[in-house]
Amino acid sequence: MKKKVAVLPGDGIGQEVMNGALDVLKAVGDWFGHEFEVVQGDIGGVAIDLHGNPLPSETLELCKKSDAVLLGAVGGPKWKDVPVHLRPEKGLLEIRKELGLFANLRPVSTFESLLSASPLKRNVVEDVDFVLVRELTGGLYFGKPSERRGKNKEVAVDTLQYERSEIERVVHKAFQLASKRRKKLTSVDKANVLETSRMWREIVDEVSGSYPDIEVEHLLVDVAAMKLVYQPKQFDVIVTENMFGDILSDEASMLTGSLGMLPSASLREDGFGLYEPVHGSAPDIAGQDKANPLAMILSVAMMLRHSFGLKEEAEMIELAVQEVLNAGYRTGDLWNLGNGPVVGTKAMSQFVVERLEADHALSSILSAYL
Ligand SMILES: NC(=O)c1ccc[n+]([C@@H]2O[C@H](COP(=O)([O-])OP(=O)(O)OC[C@H]3O[C@@H](n4cnc5c(N)ncnc54)[C@H](O)[C@@H]3O)[C@@H](O)[C@H]2O)c1
Ligand SMILES: CC(C)[C@H](C(=O)O)[C@@H](O)C(=O)O
Ligand SMILES: [Mg+2]
Repeated sequence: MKKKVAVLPGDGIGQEVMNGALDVLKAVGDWFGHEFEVVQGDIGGVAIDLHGNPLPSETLELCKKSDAVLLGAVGGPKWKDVPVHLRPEKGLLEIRKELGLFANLRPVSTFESLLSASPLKRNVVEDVDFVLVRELTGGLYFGKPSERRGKNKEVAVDTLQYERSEIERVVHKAFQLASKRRKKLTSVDKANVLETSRMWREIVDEVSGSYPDIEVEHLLVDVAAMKLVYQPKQFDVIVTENMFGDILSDEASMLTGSLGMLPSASLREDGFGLYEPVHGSAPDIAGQDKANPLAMILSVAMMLRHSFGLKEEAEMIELAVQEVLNAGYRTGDLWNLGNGPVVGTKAMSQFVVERLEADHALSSILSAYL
């Protein structure tokens, strides 16, 4: 298979975690005979510095001409005083919108060997396995007007708006996903207060008519936040609007032990996708070889599965990550209760590549004898 991948490392730890992910992609490509052409582009703060724009047109064109996009992270204190419409984060919002990536899948599965890294009790976090589907191109992030008003600009306005079609398409996506899983959908809203949430809830009920075998549950976002840490095992697929999904996914990351463990896929109908970790540019540890690269590496696995249909290759990466964790290796974010050595970003990525190599060699030997 031959594919072109646009690679946008971005800011802070973005470049560091991307390096490891690209090593993993290359290793998988070499062993399975795929040619992944990697073309780098600028986004976020680095693009502001180089082009005066957080999403230069060259970057967007590169993504449009590619088969998938890998993105590290954007933002950092260096750009804190840049006007809001030119901030690094604006480049991220724009690329999602321009590419039409309305469905953001954030899988949350706990790893047996990391259960003690979670601040929650073992019996709460073991066997947790759900996908949070976050609406990604609408809602408060994109509502107009969004502005400061008044003579002294002491009134600020952000608008929360959703169109029926925007809700329908992401809700369908979530039902389809639930159909392939444990057949339970939890829709999260704030229908006791917000008009957009009332419409969201109505649409979920309507769409559920097309998926009679899926159990549907509605939760208000405040109680959903509580249940995520109290009984996370009850969830299979969660669907929610943009802002709620942003907040709940960072909360959910701690079930796994770290924000550095959660990958994500931002998809549109035709299978095109942008893959990025849930975490940000982590300015507090940037440039120190301390970042956990596993969320970025697991995002590569999501790309292989969702955009390229390479299920076996994706599973090999996920298995290698699990084996490295089973062997006791931990980056600093996961070390709180670990008993193995603390390793840096580069070493952790290299361990995954080595595990992949060993697993590949073993499966080649086995297939020669079977
Ligand atoms: N997708 C993105 O590009 C994205 C996502 C979230 C935040 N951001 C941006 O990142 C910047 C920093 O935001 P923040 O500090 O609030 O959130 P953050 O996610 O960057 O970091 C939060 C905390 O988690 C830790 N952390 C995050 N990822 C880690 C990893 N891979 N390994 C180890 N530790 C990790 C950080 O060290 C920090 O203590 C902001 O400009 C924000 O807007 C970007
Ligand atoms: C950086 C920010 C705009 C972004 C978001 O809120 O979507 C991030 O927090 C995320 O979760 O991808
Ligand atoms: Mg976020």
